[in-house]
Amino acid sequence: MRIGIAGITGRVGRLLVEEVQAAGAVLAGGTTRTPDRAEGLPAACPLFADMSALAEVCDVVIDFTHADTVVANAQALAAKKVAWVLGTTGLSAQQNTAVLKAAEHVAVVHAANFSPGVTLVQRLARMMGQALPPDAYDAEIVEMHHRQKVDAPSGTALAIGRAVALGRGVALEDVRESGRDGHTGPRREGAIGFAALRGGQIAGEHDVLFTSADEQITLSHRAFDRRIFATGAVRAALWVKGREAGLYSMEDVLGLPPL
Ligand SMILES: NC(=O)C1=CN([C@@H]2O[C@H](COP(=O)(O)OP(=O)(O)OC[C@H]3O[C@@H](n4cnc5c(N)ncnc54)[C@H](OP(=O)(O)O)[C@@H]3O)[C@@H](O)[C@H]2O)C=CC1
Ligand SMILES: O=C(O)C1=N[C@H](C(=O)O)C[C@H](O)C1
Repeated sequence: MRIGIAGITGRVGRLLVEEVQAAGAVLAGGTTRTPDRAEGLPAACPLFADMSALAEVCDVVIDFTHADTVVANAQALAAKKVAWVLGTTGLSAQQNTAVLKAAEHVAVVHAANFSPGVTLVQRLARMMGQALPPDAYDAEIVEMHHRQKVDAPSGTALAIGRAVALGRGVALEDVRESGRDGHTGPRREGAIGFAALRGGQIAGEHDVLFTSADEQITLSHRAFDRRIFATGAVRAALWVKGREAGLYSMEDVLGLPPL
């Protein structure tokens, strides 16, 4: 099984190199715009400037890069019929549409967070959204990440928010309150709030709080090391090889029954 890594010089990309090799798969190559940053990568690993060239030598590409690459990567992988494990966050509506279009041609596993723990938190958040009435329980999501992170709120926070919204039978876009500052007025009933903190080298922390007049229930997830994302993504790559075209989630990879 030949796995390629888009964003191979990145924080997650470099861990993916180790995890692909630990899984006994072939490290087929990686993409980089800056080959001079490739120090420390295996000398035998081919480096390519773009996804089309990488796709030629792969069965599956694992992609942890930047939202700006998503449209071109989607088109390249669909054209070459190569499966895609996509971890990049901060996607616009147009970039999400490109992912869906690619999934008409190839198998795509798309997750804002490849850790098994967050996959379960999303499920629990959905169940809590369903069980706790929005006029009584205020849902707020707090996340903290390292100082280099470029998108906010995190993809995971938004995925958890979407799960709560799904449980409540509403669209997140209709109830989202992000980045409160200044004279915001009171909290809207049924709002799902987001707060994003940045600092140090925190790999990823997410809390979902449901607060009523009488009690508070909190779901917490802490990633102690970002390797958890790399091991999850490699697990997804091994799982997705040979699958039919379609959009898959980490729930599918873990084999969780539908809710
Ligand atoms: N789903 C999940 O479980 C997780 C998702 N993520 C997400 O994965 C993505 C990458 O995270 P991380 O590894 O920390 O980021 P890094 O910035 O460390 O790595 C991203 C790599 O992508 C490459 N790249 C290609 N195109 C661009 C571009 N237009 N702008 C910036 N970089 C580009 C860069 O390599 P070069 O310069 O060599 O081309 C860079 O090294 C983020 O969106 C992050 O939120 C992160 C952790 C877990
Ligand atoms: O950029 C990161 O580091 C992370 N990004 C993902 C996100 O935006 O949710 C997942 C994880 O929290 C780490």
